[in-house]
Amino acid sequence: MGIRKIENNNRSLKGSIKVPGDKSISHRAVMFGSMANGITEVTGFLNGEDCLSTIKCFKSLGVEIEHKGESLRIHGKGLEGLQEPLSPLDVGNSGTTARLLLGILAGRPFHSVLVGDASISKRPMDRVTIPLQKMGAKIDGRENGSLTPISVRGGGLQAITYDSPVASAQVKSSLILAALQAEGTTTLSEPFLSRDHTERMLKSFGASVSRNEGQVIVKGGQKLTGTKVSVPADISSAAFFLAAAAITPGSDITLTDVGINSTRSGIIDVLQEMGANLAINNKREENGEEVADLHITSSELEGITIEGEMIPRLIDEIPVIALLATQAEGKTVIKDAAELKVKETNRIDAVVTQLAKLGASVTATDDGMIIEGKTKLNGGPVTSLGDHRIGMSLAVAGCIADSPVELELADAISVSYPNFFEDLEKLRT
Ligand SMILES: O=C(O)C1=C[C@@H](OP(=O)(O)O)[C@@H](O)[C@H](O)C1
Ligand SMILES: C=C(OP(=O)(O)O)C(=O)O
Repeated sequence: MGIRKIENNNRSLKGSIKVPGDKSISHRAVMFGSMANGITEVTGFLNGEDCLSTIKCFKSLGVEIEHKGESLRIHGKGLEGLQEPLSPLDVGNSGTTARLLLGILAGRPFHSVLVGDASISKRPMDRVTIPLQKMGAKIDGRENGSLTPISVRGGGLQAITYDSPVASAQVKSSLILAALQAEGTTTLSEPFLSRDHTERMLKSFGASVSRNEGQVIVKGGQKLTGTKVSVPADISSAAFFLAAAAITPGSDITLTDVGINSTRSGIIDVLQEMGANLAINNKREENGEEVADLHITSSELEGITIEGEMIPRLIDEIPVIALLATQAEGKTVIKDAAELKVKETNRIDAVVTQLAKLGASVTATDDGMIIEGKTKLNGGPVTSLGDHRIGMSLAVAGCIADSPVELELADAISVSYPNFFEDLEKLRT
């Protein structure tokens, strides 16, 4: 794909689509199905590069996984069925794979090595390796076990009480997966509630994780049993089209079957607070996750402040929210989002440098950014910097820019949304 040109041509977005399956839920379905006893059937699986990395890792651990289109059949043989891998486990670009897998490997009585791409090799793993070491896992890696490649010799874990300094579902999930294999009861807490797909999905695999005033409590020694998982459409992918429709005149679209779990739905709240005409229709529950159809039309937007407990509810949507803010009247302030610095790229720098090239007024702060609107955007060369969410945000900018946006490193988008450009074309009339 390389460079991709996105032209405005006064096209609006119209019609209805279902975006691909949720990335967080797809990863977990493969992992829990591989840890479980019996067959797990997954439908609506996301065929993004990140989730394919997860499948590859579990195949290397000896799990039989049949994969046809968006369906998986996982032949779980329980935790004891996981085998020592013969070569390093490659997580590619996926932080979720790396951190959750470390939690699983910490409990397994064998040696394994985890590697990833250039972006992964810069992302902090000590947020999980430190508490996993406290539980008794033998872990080493670059910089005292904080960077990949990381080696693990697991087993013999003891429960801990751990207060995570970051609101991170990857940290919480990694420790829950280790705690299931530990002796005793583990208690976890985090500064704000992060996405809770792990807690919800474990229930359908027959494990109980309880919550008490913000603490997650996990009893060791629980076994998982294979089940059926239907993956909702990914709200983080839907966000790009919600934003595109909101800022492109004459737009009117529906995105169906979107997962709207309240720990993920910050983008809906933010769009509504900014003044977008966004309706949530046909709300229902499927597989322990809330799902709905989202209808949005082009809207007059106003700047707002986004901070605190809202941040983990929309952390991956901040790049596209920054773009939305360039089209809103007044100032948008994003605070408490220093976590953006340790994603696939430093997303504060990435957003500021790339949107500035298009004529936006965006200033970086220590823990977020300030965007002044409303600005006309121009086209020209920009780059995803190898980060899928930066790439898709810039592609959406191309829908409203005065001249074509030429997006370099556009292929990074396949990490979470391989058919993004096809779906964007389908919606643009
Ligand atoms: O648990 C998950 O599936 C994810 C958690 C978030 O990361 P953190 O846990 O680092 O906040 C998010 O940014 C990532 O895209 C997926
Ligand atoms: C941060 C992301 O993913 P991960 O941490 O799994 O690489 C993302 O998808 O935006």
